[in-house]
Amino acid sequence: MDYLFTDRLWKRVEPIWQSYLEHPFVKGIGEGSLNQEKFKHWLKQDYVYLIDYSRLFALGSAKAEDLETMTVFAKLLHGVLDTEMELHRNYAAEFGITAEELEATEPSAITTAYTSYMLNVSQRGGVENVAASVLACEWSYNFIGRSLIDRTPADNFYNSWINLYASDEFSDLAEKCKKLMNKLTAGKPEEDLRRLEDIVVKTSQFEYLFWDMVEKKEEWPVNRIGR
Ligand SMILES: Cc1ncc(CN)c(N)n1
Repeated sequence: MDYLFTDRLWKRVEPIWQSYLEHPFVKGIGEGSLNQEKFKHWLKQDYVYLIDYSRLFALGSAKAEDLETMTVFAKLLHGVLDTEMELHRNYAAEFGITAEELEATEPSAITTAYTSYMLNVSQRGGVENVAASVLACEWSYNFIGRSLIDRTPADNFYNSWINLYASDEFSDLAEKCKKLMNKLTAGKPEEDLRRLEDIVVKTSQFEYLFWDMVEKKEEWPVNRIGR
C-alpha cells in the first residue's frame, strides 16, 4: 500500500486523542452524565470557535493552487456553517438560547489562543499549512464520535451530538481533510513534513485544552475591570 502522511500523523497523535476519551467532559457526553451548564459553555465557545474555523476554509480556498482543492475547501466550509453549526443552534434552542446569543459569545482565553494559532499559521504559509491546521479538529471529533457511538445509552441527551460526529456525513468531511493533507504533502521534503506534523500535534494539544476549558467553564483567568 502507498505511504500516507496521515498514517505517520496518526502514530504521533493517537496517544493525545486517546486522552480525550478519558477526559471527564468527553466521558460525560458518552455516558449522558455531563452537567448541562458545562455543555452550554461548550455550545457557546464552540460556536465562536467554528466561526473562526470557517475562516480557515475560506483562506484555504483563496490559497488553493487548483480548482479541485478550492472546491474541497468550499465544501468543508459549507459543512461547518450549515451542517455542524446547525447542531449547536438546535441544542441552543432547547435551552432557550438564540443563534444571535451564540454568535455574540466572547471567546475564552483558550478559544482565542487556539483559533489565533491556526489563523496565524495558515496566513503565513502555503495551502498545506491550512490543511494541517484544520485536520485535527475534523478528524479528532470524528474519532470521538465513532468511539462513543457503540457504548452510549439510548436515552442519552447528547445522542444528537454523538450521532452527528459519528455520521457518514461528518466522516466524509474528516476524510476530505485527510485526503487533502495527503495530496498536498505528496513529494514534500522531510523538513516540510516535520513542520506540518508539528502543526497537527499542536492543534491536538489545543483540542485537549479546549476540553479542559469547557469542563472548568473557564473564560479568562482574572476578572476584568468593568465586568
Ligand atoms: C474545538 C473543536 N474542535 C473540533 C471541532 C469539530 N469540527 C469542533 N466543533 N470544536
